[in-house]
Amino acid sequence: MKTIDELLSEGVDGKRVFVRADLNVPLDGTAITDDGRIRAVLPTVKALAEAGARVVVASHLGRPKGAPDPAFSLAPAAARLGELLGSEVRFATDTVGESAQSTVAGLAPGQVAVVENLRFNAGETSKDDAERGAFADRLAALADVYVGDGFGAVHRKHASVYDLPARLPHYAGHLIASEVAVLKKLTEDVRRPYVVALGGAKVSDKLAVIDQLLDKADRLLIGGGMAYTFLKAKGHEVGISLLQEDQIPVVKEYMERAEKKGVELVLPVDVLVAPEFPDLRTKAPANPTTVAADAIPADQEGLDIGPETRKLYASKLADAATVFWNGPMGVFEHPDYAEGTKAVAQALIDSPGFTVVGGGDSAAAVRTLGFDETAFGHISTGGGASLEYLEGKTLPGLAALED
Ligand SMILES: Nc1ncnc2c1ncn2[C@@H]1O[C@H](COP(=O)(O)OP(=O)(O)O)[C@@H](O)[C@H]1O
Ligand SMILES: O=C(OP(=O)(O)O)[C@H](O)COP(=O)(O)O
Repeated sequence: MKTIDELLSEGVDGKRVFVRADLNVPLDGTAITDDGRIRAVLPTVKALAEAGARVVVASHLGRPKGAPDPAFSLAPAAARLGELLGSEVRFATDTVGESAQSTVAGLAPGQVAVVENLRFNAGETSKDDAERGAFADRLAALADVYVGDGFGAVHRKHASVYDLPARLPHYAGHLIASEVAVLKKLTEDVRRPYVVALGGAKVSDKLAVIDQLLDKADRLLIGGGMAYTFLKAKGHEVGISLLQEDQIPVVKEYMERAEKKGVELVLPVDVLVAPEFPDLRTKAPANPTTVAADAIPADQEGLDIGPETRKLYASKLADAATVFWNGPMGVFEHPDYAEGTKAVAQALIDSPGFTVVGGGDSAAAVRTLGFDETAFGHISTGGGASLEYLEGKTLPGLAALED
């Protein structure tokens, strides 16, 4: 994989360099609640700008449906990037159209522009190779060189991640290079016990990785929205909790396989429930009830792990030599449901082993809940990406940078 260092030594002065970043930051309206992913791409953007490149930064944000949607505009991220760089960042109000073309054409060497959300274009995420390719052609017309630095999206076979680098000279940015260096060590030299904690809301994506993790980890702790599919598979009522009904047979098979292989698959013993999802804007008191994991009322939703589970998970992490954690244990954005995530974060800090936290929201959670980032071995900007890397999968966005 050629890296940005090689590109810089070849020289970029005056070249249009397309940086595929992951600026998928959590927002409260238009306010960024954690800018970690923007900070993470700064070394690459700064190095290119200082070397005189015309830098075109592109990213997705959220999951809009292939058409413009103001709620998912990258404008706040572009503004924040400008603040962090301490220089003007221009913003194109479309991704490959008139605004993007004129913004890029107007860039002087050393200037930076951000184009609007890649996913406002159906071609970005299309499963159809030709449709993705046509969009990649339009992106390629904006640049001379491609730098892949959106580690959080390298597991997506999307136009800007997979098809575009095939059309331009391509290099890995500083973030991708450093993420891969850390995660590679975890696949080559895992000290045991190796404990993986999984939670969050992207349940269908992340259930799939358990298949491989059963061959790699010694213990799997399940929390967050993922837990309820397991509880349901055990025959328990889960009320109106997040549920991946079609995955119940798969999850049953995971539980059987874990038992046979001697992998500890640990589920919540108690959870916090409420009749409705909390208001994350007002943070009005949610008044949750603690119930046993096999006694969730039919009209209630599980929104965090309970106090007994917090203790149980801390004990399962206490002797870990390696920990990988992706996915908050509850709806940590609301103070009434943050205790599970706090307890797991603290247990990682207290564990004697090498600890990795992965994922946009997980990384945001440890920072916004007040933990010291340096207390963890590594905080990865990618959740799904790092999990799939640890599974041993070929990631489209890394493979595309290799040849
Ligand atoms: N029990 C739950 N029900 C619904 N959402 C949940 C639950 N537990 C956690 N979440 C949500 O999961 C989200 C993060 O999930 P995900 O995107 O998978 O994590 P990451 O970005 O770290 O990979 C958070 O916004 C959090 O509110
Ligand atoms: O937030 C992300 O992934 P993560 O939640 O697994 O860390 C990335 O920006 C990828 O986003 P996607 O899962 O909508 O493709």
